[in-house]
Amino acid sequence: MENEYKVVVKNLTKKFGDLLVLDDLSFHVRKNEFLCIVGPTGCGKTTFLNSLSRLYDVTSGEILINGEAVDLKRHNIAYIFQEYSNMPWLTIRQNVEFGLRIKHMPEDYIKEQTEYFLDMVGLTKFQEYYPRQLSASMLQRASIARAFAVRPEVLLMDEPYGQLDVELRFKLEDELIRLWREVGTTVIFITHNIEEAVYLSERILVLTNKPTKIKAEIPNSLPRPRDIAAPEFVALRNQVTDLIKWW
Ligand SMILES: Nc1ncnc2c1ncn2[C@@H]1O[C@H](COP(=O)(O)OP(=O)(O)OP(=O)(O)O)[C@@H](O)[C@H]1O
Repeated sequence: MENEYKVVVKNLTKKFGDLLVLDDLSFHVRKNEFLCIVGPTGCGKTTFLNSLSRLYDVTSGEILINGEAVDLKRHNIAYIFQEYSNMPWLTIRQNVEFGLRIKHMPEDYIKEQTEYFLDMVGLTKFQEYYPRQLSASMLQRASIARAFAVRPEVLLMDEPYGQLDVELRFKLEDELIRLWREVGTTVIFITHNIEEAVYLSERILVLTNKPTKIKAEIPNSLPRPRDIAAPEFVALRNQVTDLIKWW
């Protein structure tokens, strides 16, 4: 039954002029699932997220949420980009409050949610700072607090940790998993980093080069917390790497 799925992608095709980027993709994402999408540079990962969030019109096919065409007024979708998506003229607290204010939530609720998520990402002490005063990892934490504060039903993440060094990345990934489990949201996470996909996901979708199709769907039931040195982890990482080999 389609309604058991949070997101259903049916025969999705996207062209830019004559350039065929997404070629008849069909897949689904279960409610509260953490799906990672990996694929070669330029295969259309960002184009897919932009289609899902309605930034782009699709050429043909459909993207459904709860069995209905995506509608940003009805569906609660949050998006975290690679570039820090904080507004520089607002303080960190005001950035976290932003989505709740747009949704006209009551003041008490805004305050309570903002305090909760600032605390969850360890930014309570920095809430009156402006984005330019914080480090890259703190800014990405603020973006995550802002996204989760609206308790999104679908969270789209486009290489959010691509610019961070390994140690910070692991910390933020652990934080993300904690929030994902706590809030209960469906996450679609795009990355070039296969280790990151194996560390985070419950399933990995591997895409081909353009025109892009799905090369493989790999379930990932490794126990959490995951150990990147465990033989099962390394075996899965190697399996995905062999499927891609885009270098
Ligand atoms: N607005 C646009 N107009 C024309 N072509 C576009 C547009 N957006 C993307 N493309 C093209 O579509 C293809 C897919 O781009 P996209 O950015 O979605 O790939 P990606 O998989 O996210 O890339 P990367 O791995 O580098 O982040 C590329 O060839 C790109 O040049």
